[in-house]
Amino acid sequence: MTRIGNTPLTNFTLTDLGWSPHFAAQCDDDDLCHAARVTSIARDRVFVLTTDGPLTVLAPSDAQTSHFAVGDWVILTTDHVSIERRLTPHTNLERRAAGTGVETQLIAANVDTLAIVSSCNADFNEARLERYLALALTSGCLPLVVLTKSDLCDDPRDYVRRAERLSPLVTALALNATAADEAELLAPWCKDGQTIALLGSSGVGKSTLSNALTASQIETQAIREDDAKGRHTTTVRELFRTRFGGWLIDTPGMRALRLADASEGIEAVFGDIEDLARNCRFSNCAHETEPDCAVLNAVERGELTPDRLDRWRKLLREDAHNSATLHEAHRNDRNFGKMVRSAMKDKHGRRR
Ligand SMILES: Nc1nc2c(ncn2[C@@H]2O[C@H](COP(=O)(O)OP(=O)(O)OP(=O)(O)O)[C@@H](O)[C@H]2O)c(=O)[nH]1
Ligand SMILES: [Zn+2]
Repeated sequence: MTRIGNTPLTNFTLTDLGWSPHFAAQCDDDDLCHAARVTSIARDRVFVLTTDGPLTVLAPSDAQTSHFAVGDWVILTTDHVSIERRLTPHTNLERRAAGTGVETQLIAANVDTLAIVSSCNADFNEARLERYLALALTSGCLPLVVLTKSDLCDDPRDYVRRAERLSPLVTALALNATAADEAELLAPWCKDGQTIALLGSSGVGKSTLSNALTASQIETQAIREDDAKGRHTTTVRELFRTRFGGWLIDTPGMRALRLADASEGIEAVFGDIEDLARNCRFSNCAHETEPDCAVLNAVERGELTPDRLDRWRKLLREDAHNSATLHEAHRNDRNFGKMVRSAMKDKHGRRR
């Protein structure tokens, strides 16, 4: 029997697969038996899961497989040979592709929670976390910071505090990913048709977490290759069934994340500075040398660190540069305010 994780691929309902009224609203009743969720993408084929099990299908003749993302919902042709159309995702994780072009690269679609994975060691980097947080918030995903290797560190709570200080929207957890019971702290975010994606640098423990949550050792080895140093490394994105009834997307380690069109996310992550800026004397204050600048005053009073101000400026500059060439790019249909409210609610609801 084909399996994803430790779950036999039979008897999934559309709801098990993550279907929701958002997708139903884009379909006729006739479409329902042709709906499928994308689990993996190859150069010339797309792997999907239907209520009847897994299938390998082709992209439509006028599209490439790169137009689809892992986690996407699609409608198949009636013969189930190829994809007829992509349903508009409810969240869309994308980044600016490497190089100087304006293209964006799809990372994953229909992700409810973006687990930003870092470690309680030198990998922990505020600027990088803020960048990933801006991506999560711009994409409409709930951000969760997962700090692995807590067992190798004297004071993991200090890392949690530093992560949560970055934004009131952040929930952070420190854990030892190699201990199954600790990895299971992520269970609330990957049950009942929910989808979580793991994003972070190479070696932070994404695959370790993924294995613990899906028990999919065999599947994982199949998509791994040895790198030059003989380590195993994840090379493709794939959607796995978790042991808790939801879905998990493991992604290859990211070296650099270039944001695109992320001003909403940056604004949300740096809400403290945006709030201060509203009290500057000049509405177009650049917070450089202006008199009565509320931002510079906060730095002077020690309420805002100069480092955080610099990081905010740098991200804004980068986003302005990237977005100038992207202004015609398609903006996904997201309800930003609703996501921010649900992030706060989720955070307060789960805090123990
Ligand atoms: N002690 C300890 N070791 C960990 C922890 N998390 C991961 N490791 C170890 O760190 C190494 C890298 O973990 P992986 O899960 O392969 O990292 P990854 O993020 O999937 O890396 P890529 O696939 O390259 O993106 C492995 O040897 C893990 O056993 C942890 O919380 N504690
Ligand atoms: Zn100012």
